[in-house]
Amino acid sequence: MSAPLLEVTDLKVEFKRPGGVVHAVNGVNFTLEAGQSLGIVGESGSGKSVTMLSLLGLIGRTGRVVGGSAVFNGVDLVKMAPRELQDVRGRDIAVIFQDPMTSLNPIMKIGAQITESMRMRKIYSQAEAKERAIELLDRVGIPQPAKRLNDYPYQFSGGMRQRVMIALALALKPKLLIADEPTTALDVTVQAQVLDLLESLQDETGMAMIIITHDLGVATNYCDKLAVMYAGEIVEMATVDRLVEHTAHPYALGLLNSTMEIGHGKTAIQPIPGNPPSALKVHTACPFAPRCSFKTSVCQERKPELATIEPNHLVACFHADEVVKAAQQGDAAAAEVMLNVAQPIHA
Ligand SMILES: Nc1ncnc2c1ncn2[C@@H]1O[C@H](COP(=O)(O)OP(=O)(O)OP(=O)(O)O)[C@@H](O)[C@H]1O
Repeated sequence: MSAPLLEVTDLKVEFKRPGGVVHAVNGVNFTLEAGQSLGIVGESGSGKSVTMLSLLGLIGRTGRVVGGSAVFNGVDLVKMAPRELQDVRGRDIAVIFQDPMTSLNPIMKIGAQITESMRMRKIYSQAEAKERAIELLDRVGIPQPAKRLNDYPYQFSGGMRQRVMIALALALKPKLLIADEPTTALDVTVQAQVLDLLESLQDETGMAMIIITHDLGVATNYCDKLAVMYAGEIVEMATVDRLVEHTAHPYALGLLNSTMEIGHGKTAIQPIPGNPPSALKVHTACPFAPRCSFKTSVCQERKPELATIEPNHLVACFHADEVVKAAQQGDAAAAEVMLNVAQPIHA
């Protein structure tokens, strides 16, 4: 079997803050194959963005990767010098953010922004770069692309700006596209259009994709594989179908049940009680235990490791079997409720 495109092993990231050390990422492991799409989901502060940004050297001066590796295409990104990493960024790995203005220069015409990245790397002549910029804008659904090359970012609507950012990200044909909450700021219809676009671009180019999102619905619709993060760790990881049908971590189950369309055994949204722990805390027990209805004494004594329960299905929970059963019973109960609701009422 060939090596994965990206293999992240025991990645740990910290930030120094006046109040102490923020343990943002606490030993994350995952692999991504070429052409695969991985959804990273979890509540705010669970470490989704920092995991990805740390791979690209984008965590600022107070952040530090304190352990682990991230081998991309055979090279460890964590060990790379900032200059080399800058080269990988954009060429092999592209990132798009929630707010296109973090990537787009507000005072530069978008044509110049797209062609600049291509010309800086001397892949294309000026004429070829312009041709490709038009082609890219056309592909991402910008009407009259040749004309719009001369416009500034503010002259586009939010959804259109996001499309421009996607064109910019794709300019150098990356092997991996990281999309950090790519559609959170957009209204629902535009969200679906942008996500559909990303999906078809992925099919066409064969690039791998990581979608960071707090929206499990987005991740299940657009990804092959899901990683659920809690308190800086992956607590469950599997293919989308497997994770939805055999949910084995209580937090993942809670996330599913708080999502109207896909939750197990419910007829209304069930929010997860409580709040995530402070990132200043070092966990020696299960970090989810205070919010967990499956917890027993072992959960408060030791921290469960992320372990394989089936090929390609990993879970960090002492009670994974019970969770799977409870989720499936929930499905059965919900199906019964739905059946009863559907019965004709006889006079
Ligand atoms: N520059 C920083 N300085 C200090 N702490 C930080 C910094 N950036 C992130 N953190 C902390 O690291 C932890 C993980 O943050 P991260 O942004 O990865 O979470 P997230 O899951 O992506 O959440 P969100 O969806 O809100 O972006 C949080 O506790 C956050 O406060």
